[in-house]
Parts: sequence; C-alpha cells; structure tokens
Amino acid sequence: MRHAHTVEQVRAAEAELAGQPLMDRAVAGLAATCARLLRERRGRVYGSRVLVLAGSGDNGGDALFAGAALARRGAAVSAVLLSPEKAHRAALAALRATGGQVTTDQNVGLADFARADLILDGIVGIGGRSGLRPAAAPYATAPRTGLLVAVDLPSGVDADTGEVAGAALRADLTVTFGTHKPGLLIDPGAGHAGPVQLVPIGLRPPAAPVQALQHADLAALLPRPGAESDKYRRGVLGVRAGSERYPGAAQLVVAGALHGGAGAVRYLGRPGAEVVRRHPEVLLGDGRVQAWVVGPGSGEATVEALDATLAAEVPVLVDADGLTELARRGPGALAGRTAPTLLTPHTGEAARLLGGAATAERCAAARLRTARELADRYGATVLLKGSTTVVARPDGTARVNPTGTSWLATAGSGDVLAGLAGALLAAGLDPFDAASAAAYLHGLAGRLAAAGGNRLPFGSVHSTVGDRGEAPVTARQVAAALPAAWRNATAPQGGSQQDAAGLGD
Ligand SMILES: NC(=O)C1=CN([C@@H]2O[C@H](COP(=O)(O)OP(=O)(O)OC[C@H]3O[C@@H](n4cnc5c(N)ncnc54)[C@H](OP(=O)(O)O)[C@@H]3O)[C@@H](O)[C@H]2O)[C@@H](O)CC1
Ligand SMILES: [K+]
Repeated sequence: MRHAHTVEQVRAAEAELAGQPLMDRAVAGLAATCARLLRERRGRVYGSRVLVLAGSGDNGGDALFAGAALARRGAAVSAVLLSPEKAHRAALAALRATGGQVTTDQNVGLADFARADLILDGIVGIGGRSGLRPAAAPYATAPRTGLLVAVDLPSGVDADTGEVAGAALRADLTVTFGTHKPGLLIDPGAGHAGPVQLVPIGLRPPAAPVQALQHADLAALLPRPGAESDKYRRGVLGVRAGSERYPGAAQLVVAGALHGGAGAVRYLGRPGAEVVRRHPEVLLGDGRVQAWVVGPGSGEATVEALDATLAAEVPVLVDADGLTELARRGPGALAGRTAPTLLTPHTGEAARLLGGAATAERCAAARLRTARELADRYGATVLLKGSTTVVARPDGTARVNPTGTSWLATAGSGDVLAGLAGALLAAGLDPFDAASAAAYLHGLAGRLAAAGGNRLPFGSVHSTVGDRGEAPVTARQVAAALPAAWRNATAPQGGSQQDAAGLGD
C-alpha cells in the first residue's frame, strides 16, 4: 500500500523528530537520484549542466544542497533564486563553496533552463500556497531539453489535493520525502509529478487519509473460493441494467460481473433473452442476490429499478441512469437504507449529484474534494471515475487508483466496471474495498488489453497514460482481459508485472 499524508500530518511528524538530520537524509536521496539520472543520460555526472530553481524555503534549501553535492562530483551547477532575500542561507553558502554560479536574473535563469541536462525544481514544496507566483510562472512553459526533477512535489501543485491553480511545473520524476503527498497521486497534480520516488527520512506519520493499492494489496483483497464454496457463497449479483434502447449496457455489466468472479448473475431487465443468448450462465427473474447493480442504460425502467433495489437489504451499486435519477431525488433517497450503497459517477454525474454551481470541469479539477463531498452528503461510498479514479468513504478516507490507461475512456467501459465492482460487493467485500479493488483490476485489464500480446513495459503498471505500443480497446476486450488481470495481480511474488519503480512502499 502506498500511503499519502497531508501537509499538516507531515509537519506534526517532522516536529516529533526535531533536531534530527531530516534534511540531510532528504538531500542525500535527492542527490543520489539526480546522479543516477545523469549517468543514465550522459554516462557520467562530471561535466553535466545542472540548474537549481530555488525558492524561499527549505524546498529551495534541499535543491541547493543537492546542487552542491552534484557540483562536488564535477557537475557545472548554477542556481537561479526566485526570492533572493529569503533563499536558504546555509544551502546557498554550500553551493557557492563548490564554485556554483548563482543568479537572480530570470532571463539568465530561463536561458540556463533551456540548455541544462538536469533541472531541480526547488521553487516551493509543502509550504506552497495557491499556485505559482509570477516570477516562477514562466518556468512552467519554458522550453527545455533536459530532465526536470521535482523536489518533494512539482511547484504549483497543491500537496493535499492535487489541484493546480494556474501554472505548475511538469516533472519527469518527483523525489518526495518521508511519505507520499495526496497531490502526487491525484490528477491533475499526478500528471505533473511523473513517476514518484519516495526517500525514507524516518518520519512516523499517523494513519494515512489517502492510500493507493499495490499488487499485493489487491491480491489480499480479491476473494478466493474455498473447498466449500458454491455459487451463493461466492456471491450472486442482481443486475437491473440495460433497456430496449440500450441493450448493450446489460451485456457489458454482466460480462464485467462474470469475468470479475461473481458466483452467478441474476438479470432483471427487458433484454433478458438477448443477455442469456450471449451469456447462458445468467439466471433470469426474481430470486436471492447478495448485491445489486442498478442504472447502466436502464432508461425508462430506471425509476422502478431504483425503487426496488434501494429497498433491498443488500449492498447496492448505483451507476449511470440510476445516478441521474438519484440526483433528482437527492441524498434523502438513501436515508432509509440498511445496507451500504456505492455510487460510481463520472465527473458529469458527480456535478449533477452535487447540484448548485458544480460542473464536470470543476469536479475533474478537484477530484478528491468532489468524491469526499459526495460521500459525505449521500452517506455512501463514492467511486469517482476519470483520469485518476478516487474512492471516498463518508468519513473522508480515500483510495486513489494507480492503474489504467487513457484508452479506457471508451463507451461501455464504465458498465464493465460496475459489473466487476458489483461482483466484489456480492462476494462480501465492503464497498470501499470492492470499489478500489475493482478500479485497480479494471485499469490493469485495460492496460493488458491495450498491450495485446505484448508485455507491459517494465515498471509501467502504475502509469495511467496511454503508452506507445498500446492500441485502442473496446469495453468487451476489457471485460475479456479481467481474468488475465486477476492472474497477474494474484500470481506468486506479487504478480509478474509488479511495479518495479520502487513504488511498493
Ligand atoms: N517536512 C519535512 O519533514 C521535511 C521537509 N523538507 C523540505 O522542506 C520543504 C518545506 O519547506 P518550507 O516549510 O520551508 O516550505 P517551502 O515549500 O520551501 O515554501 C517556503 C516558502 O515559499 C513561499 N511560498 C508559498 N507559496 C508560494 C508559491 N506559490 N510560490 C512561491 N513561493 C511560495 C512562502 O514564503 P513567503 O514568500 O510567503 O514568505 C513559504 O513559506 C519540503 O517541501 C521539503 O522539500 C526536507 O528538507 C526534510 C524534511
Ligand atoms: K518543488
């Protein structure tokens, strides 16, 4: 499991260790990573051109000290100060002592930025507030050919939420200290961070409010049938989805559920005969179920379907048309529920559920806040779909999904996810685990389907951008790839594609 802590928690954990050389450890890790990158890119550190962007606090101090360490190994290091009168004194002195050049002229800084082999972004770290200031903003868009390493987090990204107010630096790699920050795991911030490397510095923060599953966590969560299992123990999922107008949604929900481990699927909806023709395993008509999925493509049947499922004393996953109807009814519609509810909106549906001034764009820009607010208002677990899928509980605890590919933004992909998450609910996982495990498995299946027979590039499981060598996928292909994803995640040694970029903390 990756754990991400808020700035307030990091500050408190840091205070407990006051007097210990936290900064030395941070700088040692940062300098070692930069040296490795330079060796990989240029063969050696000696003679490389390094630029340090230094702001007014300890984040600038880390970057300047690391610059000094690289200068001692023969790199030509220059620093541009964005807040000259407040620059970290000891770190500046250390850089100067190695012969490093220091400037306050932003034109010189921008020229160095263009030609440096490696740039250290030490403008601002966890002390940052409300976006980049004007002196730093040009570095967000200035041309460069070298690698940019963000110190602790990319400047301009909000550490607690991943929100970006205005411009932010875009890193090739982020070296973060002590613990992950939520803003490194959630878009748009995650997109600015690139791969994240954690340098342990001895912090002992409390329980993390934001987590990201890893392969081993998924393997521990996924149900495994025992010798005594029958279809009822493995979980029967009831599906009220699809309509004459949208028969495909029913097929895809059922496919997601069957490939996602449901013991059986009971289908209640109009295109029943068609569903059984495609999936002969499906049961039709009323009967015992352990969870419901309601809403995908349910069209004119939605009102009745929502009434029936919300009255049931088993977990219910509400998606698509079901969410639009729920938005019309408001949070009170869930007040009498005795079993958990899981809502799986995309940002447009989230905006409808929130009402008021909420828009899809605003919800996408503030994913963590949106998921938490919805979970709080509706008293339900919420899986907010998108470039970073966020799962939030009413108490505010959240999980962010590290798997996926932009190819998953395809028609019907959400129907497959609903069926899969429904199958895990029916198997007895609580909604938080069911939703986060389903998002992880669905993202991994998307990657495997997009890669076809090719192996995923080493260490790329937790990249959510469509990579080279990947092809477009259909929702059916994603459903069909779920067993491969399941095998991949549960294979001995934590899965053959286990992330290899040092993210398994
Ligand atoms: N915590 C830990 O365990 C460890 C932390 N370590 C390191 O310390 C870093 C935190 O250092 P920090 O507290 O000095 O804050 P930091 O981010 O450098 O900002 C400083 C000042 O910047 C300013 N400023 C604010 N917003 C701004 C903006 N948008 N754009 C520009 N400037 C802005 C504002 O000052 P102002 O100008 O308003 O007076 C603010 O006070 C942390 O990220 C990590 O790198 C490690 O060394 C080891 C262990
Ligand atoms: K930074």
